[in-house]
Amino acid sequence: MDVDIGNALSSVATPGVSRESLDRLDERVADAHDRIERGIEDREFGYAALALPADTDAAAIESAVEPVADLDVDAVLTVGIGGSALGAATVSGALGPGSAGTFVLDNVDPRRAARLLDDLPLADTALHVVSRSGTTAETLANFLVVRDAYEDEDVDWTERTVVTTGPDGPLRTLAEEEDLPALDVPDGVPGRFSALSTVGLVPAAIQGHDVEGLLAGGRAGRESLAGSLFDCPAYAYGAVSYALEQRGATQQVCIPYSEDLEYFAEWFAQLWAESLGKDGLGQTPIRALGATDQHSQLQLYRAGRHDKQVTFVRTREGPTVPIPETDVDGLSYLGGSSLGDLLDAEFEATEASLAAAGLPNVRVEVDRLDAESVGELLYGFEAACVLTGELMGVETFTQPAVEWGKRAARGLLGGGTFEEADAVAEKERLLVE
Ligand SMILES: O=P(O)(O)OC[C@H]1O[C@H](O)[C@H](O)[C@@H](O)[C@@H]1O
Repeated sequence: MDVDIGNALSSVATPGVSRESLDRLDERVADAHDRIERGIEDREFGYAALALPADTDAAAIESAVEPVADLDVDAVLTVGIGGSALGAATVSGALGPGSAGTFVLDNVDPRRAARLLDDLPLADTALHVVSRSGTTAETLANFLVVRDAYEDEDVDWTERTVVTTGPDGPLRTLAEEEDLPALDVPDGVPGRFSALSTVGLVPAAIQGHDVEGLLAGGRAGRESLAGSLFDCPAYAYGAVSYALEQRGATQQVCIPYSEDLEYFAEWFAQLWAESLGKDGLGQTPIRALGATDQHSQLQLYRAGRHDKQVTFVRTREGPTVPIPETDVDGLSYLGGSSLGDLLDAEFEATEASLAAAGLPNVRVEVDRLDAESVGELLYGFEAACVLTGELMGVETFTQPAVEWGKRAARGLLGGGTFEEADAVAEKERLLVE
């Protein structure tokens, strides 16, 4: 993974970072790097995520899912939410369907759930249910609904299901009762940092993707961590994002130029928001997609407030679809070129247009979307996030604000007494009808 921070320099952009500021910041990066290395070494809570490429056992995942993979299913449905769904969706989305299509049920929108269950060939669908806590209402409710749908079609769901969860909780109990293959979520790793573990890799294993390659990419990311932002792409990204946030870039637009990375932008949004949105600080992540969103959002990014950093994520190589020759007036320039060439040109033009308008932007590139590059990309952004959290001085690995809402919802549903639920009744109203 390479990171080009040239368009974030103050010689180009406002807000921007001067070379002198970066040199000063680099001393703090060195200290943060030492802290991160200690955390990784001791497998401290959160930091343990950056040890996953070495700690995750690809063979154990592959052998646990073997009975399900042997069924030669057409689809893999992941039931989970947040960090328990987005890593798997990102990995499988980036690598393509492999031997089976990827589906995710993370919301509890009844219309979507009903439509999905109507459309899926359940007899040929594997199910991966993931919840670290084993208690998340959305996940457990969706699981019960999906299980029921299998039973309605007389399909033995127990043969097709793999569970990934913590050491105890209702999901673990259920897996034991039904004798399902059950994998452990890794210790000390928050969900949003767990893509390179059982949590993110089970669907990929069922689909026949190169799980070991994904971890090898992660290990390459681990090896690239160094005590200077000028020697480490992940830290360059994290440090520049920190510096830009300090200077007013309070929004972070993640715009991959690849449909296969659409889930990556969602995964990034959770990583950035839950990890860094603390103490009145943090960049608000915005998900976009190139080239599509050039034709909807770019106006604002280029000509709106200078409160944004734009992050381009792209591959240097990709498949190419030739554009047929035509002699239609005004279109002939497209003929003989390819959709890939067009996408590249759109990307370069957009990057240049933002720089010309002085809007800070950063380019993150990998060679291609294969297992190694995807593993490296995920690892690189996680390391960047941890570094940014260190520089900001926030508690990167907790999410108390999310837990507040979860308790309020459980209280409302009669799942216990939680004082947070009272806030719902106390809502201020100023109704206009
Ligand atoms: O894995 P689970 O315990 O079901 O949690 C799923 C998700 O729940 C919450 O919303 C947390 O904020 C997320 O970080 C977590 O990934």
